[in-house]
Amino acid sequence: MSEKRLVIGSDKSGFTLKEAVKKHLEEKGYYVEDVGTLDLENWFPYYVVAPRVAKKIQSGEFERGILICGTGAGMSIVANKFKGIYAVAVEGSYTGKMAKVVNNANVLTMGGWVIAPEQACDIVDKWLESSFTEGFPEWRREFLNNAYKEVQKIEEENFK
Ligand SMILES: O=C(CO)[C@H](O)[C@H](O)COP(=O)(O)O
Repeated sequence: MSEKRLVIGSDKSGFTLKEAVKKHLEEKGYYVEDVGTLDLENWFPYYVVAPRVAKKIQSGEFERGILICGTGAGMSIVANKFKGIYAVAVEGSYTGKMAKVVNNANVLTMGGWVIAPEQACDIVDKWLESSFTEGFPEWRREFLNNAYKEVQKIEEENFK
């Protein structure tokens, strides 16, 4: 990854896991901007937090973001409503890596009800350490680059 900075957010069900992931990343030297929930007394639902992260990526302020709710699903659904956001809900390290290598995901979502902190930190590490198309032969790299462009065309048609 080119920059050691990212934006993170959670609702109340993702709060504890978000805190663990944030601490892990800060210990690794990342600048992590937290757009909430910042404390459990003043929580925000997933449909409020996901747009905050999506907009910070759309604006170019951050290249990547992490969103954590109870299951990872609601955050993914809402983030993917924003043009240029490719959010994948992930529960394992292999899928975390492949979300970047295959799909060029710029947002990773996870579930605080689903994943233990140690596993979540490993998922995040694998995703951050990976790059789009890495490790594949040329024919598949070409396929994936083309697939990404095709997805962008679908966005152009459907995001008015
Ligand atoms: O998993 C979720 C959305 O996909 C939410 O975390 C779940 O609906 C619970 O919401 P809250 O934390 O606000 O009680």
